[in-house]
Amino acid sequence: MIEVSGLEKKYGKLQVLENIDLEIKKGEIFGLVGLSGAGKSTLLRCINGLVPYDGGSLKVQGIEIQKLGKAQLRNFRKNIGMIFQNFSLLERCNVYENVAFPMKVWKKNSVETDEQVRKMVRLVGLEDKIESRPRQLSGGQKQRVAIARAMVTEPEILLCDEATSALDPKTATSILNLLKEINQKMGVTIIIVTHQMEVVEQICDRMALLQAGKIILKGEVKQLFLENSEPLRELLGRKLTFEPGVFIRILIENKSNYRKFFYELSSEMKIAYEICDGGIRNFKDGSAFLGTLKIETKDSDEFMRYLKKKKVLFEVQENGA
Ligand SMILES: Nc1ncnc2c1ncn2[C@@H]1O[C@H](COP(=O)(O)OP(=O)(O)OP(=O)(O)O)[C@@H](O)[C@H]1O
Repeated sequence: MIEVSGLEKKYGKLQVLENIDLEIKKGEIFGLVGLSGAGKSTLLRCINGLVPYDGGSLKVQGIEIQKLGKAQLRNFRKNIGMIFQNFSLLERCNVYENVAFPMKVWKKNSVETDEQVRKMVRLVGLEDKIESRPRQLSGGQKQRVAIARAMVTEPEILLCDEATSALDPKTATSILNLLKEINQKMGVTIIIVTHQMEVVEQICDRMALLQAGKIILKGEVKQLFLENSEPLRELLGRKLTFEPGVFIRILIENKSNYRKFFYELSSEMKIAYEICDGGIRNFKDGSAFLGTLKIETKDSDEFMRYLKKKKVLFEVQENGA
């Protein structure tokens, strides 16, 4: 659906994006993660044609964005919805009018507009607020209005720029669940820009980690959490501990299985192990136990054979938890 190769972007002398290669598949939720200034928003703006790029290729549904003329670009944007951290609602308009706004811009007739607006307001659970103005709404409700507005023309792509960063954790989770629901019900491809790994963990299928304009890590979210490589650890603020022993990171899908695993491990294996970190994590497709076990070096081969037998996903950490 979106193919990026060798993408370059400069602001004056500042190289903001460097040799970006990325493929985002239809219907997936993709996370673009990185610290402030990494180039995430710039990449998002290149994708919807708001910012021109200096080199490489960026194709959306096979169309090279840079080659589009003004009118074509306008038409192309019809197919892309966007939501922001600050909601960007029209303060003088009520919920209905805010959601109806894109339908007016695209000159849809009033019957279709009314039908679509009510459908979207229902989907985001704000029927009882349809006449309210933004100042009468909570942050979470405002973001729901913004989502309804972005989706009212039923675009195939939804771009979310730090959409949950201004919300408390509980409200943020409810917005992420709504995005997940919309992704499943409407099949929309979602790209989420965030500096929060917990957002990616809860909702994304795959992710790319940007640092100073370069992609330094990309792949399937669960696999990357399992590998726990240095760039990810750095972003999560985790430090290595240098101790003797082998550190093995394991991922056991489905909450109920992990108790069984530890029960059997204790009864079937006569080896000492230490759980350095671990807990239940909620990934997009369900919960899983993710943690790091420390094993004595002499037992590690036997332990890995055991993990393979039990079909537990694992990765050996270089040294540390
Ligand atoms: N219009 C612009 N003109 C000049 N420099 C810009 C412009 N927009 C962004 N930049 C610079 O490009 C770099 C990347 O910015 P960008 O907003 O893409 O990063 P980001 O990862 O989205 O960061 P944040 O999370 O803080 O928004 C920054 O150094 C920023 O100052």
